[in-house]
Amino acid sequence: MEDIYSLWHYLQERFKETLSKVSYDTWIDSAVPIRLTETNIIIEVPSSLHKDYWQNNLATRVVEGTYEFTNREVSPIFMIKNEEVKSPDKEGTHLKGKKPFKQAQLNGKYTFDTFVIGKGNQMAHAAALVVAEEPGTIYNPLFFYGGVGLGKTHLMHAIGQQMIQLRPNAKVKYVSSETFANDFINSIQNRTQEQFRNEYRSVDLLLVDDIQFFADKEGTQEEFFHTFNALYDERKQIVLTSDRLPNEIPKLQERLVSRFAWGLSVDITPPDLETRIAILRNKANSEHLEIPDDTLSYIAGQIDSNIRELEGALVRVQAYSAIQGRDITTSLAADALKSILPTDKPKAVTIYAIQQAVCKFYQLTLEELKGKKRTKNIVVPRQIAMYLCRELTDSSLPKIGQEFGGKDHTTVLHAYDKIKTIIKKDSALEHEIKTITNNLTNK
Ligand SMILES: Nc1ncnc2c1ncn2[C@@H]1O[C@H](COP(=O)(O)OP(=O)(O)OP(=O)(O)O)[C@@H](O)[C@H]1O
Repeated sequence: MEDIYSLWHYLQERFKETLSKVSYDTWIDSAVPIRLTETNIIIEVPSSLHKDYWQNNLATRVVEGTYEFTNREVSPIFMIKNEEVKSPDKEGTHLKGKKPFKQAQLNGKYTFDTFVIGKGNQMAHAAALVVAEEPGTIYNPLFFYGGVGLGKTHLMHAIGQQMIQLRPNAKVKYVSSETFANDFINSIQNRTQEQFRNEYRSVDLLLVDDIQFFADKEGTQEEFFHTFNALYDERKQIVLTSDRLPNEIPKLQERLVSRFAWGLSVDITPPDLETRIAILRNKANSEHLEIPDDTLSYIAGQIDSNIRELEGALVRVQAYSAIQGRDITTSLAADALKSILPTDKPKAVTIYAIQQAVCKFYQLTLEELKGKKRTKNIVVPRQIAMYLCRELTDSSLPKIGQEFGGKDHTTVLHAYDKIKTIIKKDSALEHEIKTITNNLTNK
């Protein structure tokens, strides 16, 4: 069979003749040939956007070019690049005769080198570095909390990779809280609990992402409590992330909340404009994109709360420029982002949306929220929901009352006044309400 690299070289030359430089750099340079079989050529591309483009615009030329080169008809398969790289540690894969649990999956792109430091994440970055260099001693556990897409996962992976670099034999495990829960449940079903425990309790660094999803999972919390203790007693490092502080996670056992507070909790807040520009510049450089400074500032000025979306905007601008065959300028960026940027009109928030958001945050059902039960864990969220309805919608007090299971308007007014008074003194509650409001208005 022909050598795929010679074929790829042939295809590249063919594309060079027909595509503009920016198109070539965007689509062809980022693709990697993986395998040539009797019937297929497998090509790896970096994102779903690239895959669509290849399928719609370039696939036929791959078929033609391959035919010219090999005299065979093959159909192309485009695979999205799996960004995850395995940690060098392989110990767990040799457990005798037993199916191993998933090993540390660290994203090679999420390192300290690629992390831009700014006001909102300075402290988190510093703590992460300390933990990578001095695991298990100073800040244990290290707990990152903050909004969506602000770099918590990135820092976790960076810690893992830095630790492996400093101590190549270190055993690092990164999991989402859902993976932990699933591994645990599977271990019960398959009667492999001992293996599960060995796997989780023998690591030097355990990274668990998004532990707010432990809420409501009693059994998993129980198991995690023991995992935590075993690691902590052995002075192994534990790093956790969540979208909020441990004591704000509903139904998280008190003993876990108190253990999480043993170490250091650091929040990550949205980046300021300078940091956002620096993140974009870094990203543009690593993708070898030429983008004028004023265009980077323009993009960074449009998206201010979520770095994942900021990166998405850059990919969009890049693709738009390639499709249009135009250089990246501010006006091109404005065209490219038109459809994803919020319009000036504020998004209408409805009573129903508020009820949903409050239920989600406090892990209640809609029936409980709208019902008559007067236990504290329901009454306060109910009053918060009523407060938010008054603050964020134009609805009248009777209308709000009606939407809460037919309550009187004086009940709504009482709830509103009560919450308004409490938040002046109770900053934790104020923070919770802010988080719910952000969830409602940012998405
Ligand atoms: N300071 C930074 N420098 C460079 N890139 C960053 C930075 N912060 C975040 N990013 C990038 O933004 C994207 C989102 O970050 P990440 O996935 O770590 O967010 P997160 O806080 O874990 O979000 P979630 O709550 O959704 O899990 C990633 O691609 C990450 O590399």
